[in-house]
Amino acid sequence: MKYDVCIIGAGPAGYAAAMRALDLNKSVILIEKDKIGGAGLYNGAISSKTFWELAKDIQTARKRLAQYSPDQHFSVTYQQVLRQVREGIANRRFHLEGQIESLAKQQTSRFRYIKGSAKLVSHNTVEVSTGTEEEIIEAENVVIATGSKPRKLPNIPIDEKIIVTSDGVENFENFPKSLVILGAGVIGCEWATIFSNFGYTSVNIIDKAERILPFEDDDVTDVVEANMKKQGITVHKKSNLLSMRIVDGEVEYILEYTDGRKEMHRVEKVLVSVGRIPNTQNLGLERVGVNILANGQIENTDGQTNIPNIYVAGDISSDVALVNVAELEGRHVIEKMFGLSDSVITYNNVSTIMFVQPEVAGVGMNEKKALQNKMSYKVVKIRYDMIPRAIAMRNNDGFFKILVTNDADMKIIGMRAVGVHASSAIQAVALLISMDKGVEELADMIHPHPSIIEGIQECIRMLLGKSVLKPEFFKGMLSCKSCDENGCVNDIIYLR
Ligand SMILES: Cc1cc2nc3c(=O)[nH]c(=O)nc-3n(C[C@H](O)[C@H](O)[C@H](O)COP(=O)(O)OP(=O)(O)OC[C@H]3O[C@@H](n4cnc5c(N)ncnc54)[C@H](O)[C@@H]3O)c2cc1C
Ligand SMILES: NC(=O)c1ccc[n+]([C@@H]2O[C@H](COP(=O)([O-])OP(=O)(O)OC[C@H]3O[C@@H](n4cnc5c(N)ncnc54)[C@H](O)[C@@H]3O)[C@@H](O)[C@H]2O)c1
Repeated sequence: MKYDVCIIGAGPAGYAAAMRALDLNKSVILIEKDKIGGAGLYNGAISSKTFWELAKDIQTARKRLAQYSPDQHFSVTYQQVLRQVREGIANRRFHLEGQIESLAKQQTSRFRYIKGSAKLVSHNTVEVSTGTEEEIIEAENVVIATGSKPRKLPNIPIDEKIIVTSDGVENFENFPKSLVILGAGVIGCEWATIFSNFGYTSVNIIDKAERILPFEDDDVTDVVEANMKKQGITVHKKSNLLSMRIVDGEVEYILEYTDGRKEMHRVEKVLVSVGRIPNTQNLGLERVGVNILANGQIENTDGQTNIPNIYVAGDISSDVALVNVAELEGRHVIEKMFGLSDSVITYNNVSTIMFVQPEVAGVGMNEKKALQNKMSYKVVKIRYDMIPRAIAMRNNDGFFKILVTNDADMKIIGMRAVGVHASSAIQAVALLISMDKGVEELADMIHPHPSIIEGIQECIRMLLGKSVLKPEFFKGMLSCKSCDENGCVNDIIYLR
């Protein structure tokens, strides 16, 4: 049988693509070499977020206990944490695998799942190896959704036991007493937060860049870094790792500082988180003539490769590596393939959350990006101290920042939320960006009180010159500014 579409990889991108193709009554074969769910579930999004939630619970419980019963203490082991992480994953795994099993039973002629490793042999044929057998699959179209893997550095002996990547964190037997994290991007900062919140590990984080989370705005990273320091995490920026080796079951490394000073350190474990690279190896891409770019990514236009019936989706296809984007791309390439969509995916309203402390949520552009693009914009900001709900929660560490076009329309171009409930707060703004709307819609809505989202409303009202509290009287807490194409900033003053 010749399938309408063969999908290689059953992570978020491949799984979503398969389901969308079935919605359209197409015949589908889905091939996965390891586990259904990919990094969306294992050693990735859901597993790390379960760790993050558990660590946050432990930290909060300890704080409350210290407040009300300072003589009581409790402890937790890494194995207990791992058990809970695996229980959480098992639930989601049950949904994803259960659905595949049911579909395979119900629609034997239209859907097939194979556990095996796939590679292209021609534009329309894929070879699947299950380890014991090889099978040739024929398909009109192919979607490559093989995801990404941790980038490794040549001088670092990663063994996934003592020196690990995010794939090996679950191999630790106990909480390490000391952990060095190489790379202060999203993965590094999230794991630094997790291990320090559990409270058993002394965490150091090293990056060659000048700032942690180097792609984010400085006011955002200032809050995150200040919290890291409060938590006892040591941050080494602009640091050069000269060498790293395993000695007697521990790790010795030499750091060179900006002033030329060199220091040798010894730690129990190391996590290397210096980015991810696309899984393009052993896919037969060169043989069938799919173009690969110098950065290792597959050349594609809106998901379609230079071979018209071969598509890509998810981490393999672009440098935006997120579950929501992978699913979006998976569905999009199917709709495009079968003529349901002639629009191109836009990434300007993709929402993200960084699970650090406090959580950081974003949608659209930040100021760094707007300045890089030489845009003129207005930017309005409110600190959590000014939001009644944050005051009630006694958790006023953070802010909202909204960027709009510097014209009468004031179209929203981006937002950053740093603090409790940040992730839920950005949704309204994400919707306005996707609808290409200005800010007025949000100004006159009636929000429940007290709620964090009232802070966003107050920002919008500041832009319209009708806020309850005026920025000119709360310097450092509220601000409303305009910024021209050259980065020149001026306060906007309404009340004179
Ligand atoms: C530690 C960590 C935390 C993360 N946290 C978040 C988060 O909080 N939020 C978020 O949005 N994103 C997060 N991400 C990113 C997210 O996990 C990825 O963007 C997403 O999983 C990409 O989906 P994908 O389907 O493209 O690839 P993957 O999830 O990598 O899936 C690809 C699948 O293809 C299979 N495969 C590979 N080669 C073959 C082959 N030859 N034959 C058959 N099968 C093959 C693989 O086994 C895998 O199952 C995180 C990632 C990591 C590593
Ligand atoms: N919450 C989320 O949405 C979430 C969570 C985790 C991962 N992710 C996705 O996974 C992707 C990969 O994450 P990541 O943290 O590995 O990559 P990243 O690109 O975010 O960060 C890599 C960091 O490593 C540093 N670095 C690179 N080479 C180095 C070297 N030789 N020495 C020291 N530092 C070095 C960089 O300066 C950078 O700060 C992210 O881009 C993101 O899309 C998302």
